[in-house]
Amino acid sequence: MWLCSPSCVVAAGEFSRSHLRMSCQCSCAGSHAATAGHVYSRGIALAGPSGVGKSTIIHALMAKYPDKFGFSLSATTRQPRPGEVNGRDYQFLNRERFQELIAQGEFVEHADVHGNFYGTTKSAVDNVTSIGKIWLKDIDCCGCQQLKKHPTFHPIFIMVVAPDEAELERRLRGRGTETEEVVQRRLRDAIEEMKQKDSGLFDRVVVNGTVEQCLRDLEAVLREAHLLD
Ligand SMILES: Nc1ncnc2c1ncn2[C@@H]1O[C@H](COP(=O)(O)OP(=O)(O)OP(=O)(O)O)[C@@H](O)[C@H]1O
Repeated sequence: MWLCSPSCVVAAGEFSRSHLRMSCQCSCAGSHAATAGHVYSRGIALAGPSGVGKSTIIHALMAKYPDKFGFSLSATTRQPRPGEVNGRDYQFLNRERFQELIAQGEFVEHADVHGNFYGTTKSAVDNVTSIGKIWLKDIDCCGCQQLKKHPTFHPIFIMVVAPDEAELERRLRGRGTETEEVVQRRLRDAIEEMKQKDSGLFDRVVVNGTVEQCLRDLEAVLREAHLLD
């Protein structure tokens, strides 16, 4: 069982020094490693098991603050699903191009998930920060671990969890986009991912009970991290 407290926001440790630096708008010259003059520290990495509602929460946050946050598109080698659009849902790349970009050091994090590559490129983050917005993206635990070690990217790491396992299963099935085999695999993976909840990887854990409550809790976390007024 991995039930969370219904109190919705579970402190997962103090904000790291990098988040304290967030509020300085990078006036702390030198404490961020310089990469072509870019400042990447104002970002939000949202993790959590498949089906927990990461995309739903991201959409809700971006709809409420369209000028504040920008989604950093992931790149992937998996085939587009019906209705998915290149450049809107993902940057769809073939394996050769993806591997080329890995070799060029373009990915800040990437992983091979069940035979498909997924990752975040520097330019996907640039596209958001260059227009003055805070970058935001959903990411798996492995990606968070890589990002955490990155010299210039210092997002706040937030894990989204479901109120309980049965609800997660309901959401995964309710979405109707996965086969039974995939649902079973994602549920097994969810148990593993939940072990990361208290590992120190995450700055905060929020429970997605209702979208409204989760959004309120997320807003509180972002205010505390000076990412929201
Ligand atoms: N608070 C909620 N209450 C009820 N249903 C929800 C809630 N949040 C999301 N859902 C539903 O759960 C399903 C999964 O949500 P979503 O696609 O946002 O999950 P996800 O974490 O982004 O999944 P993945 O990692 O697989 O992309 C969707 O059908 C969505 O409408």
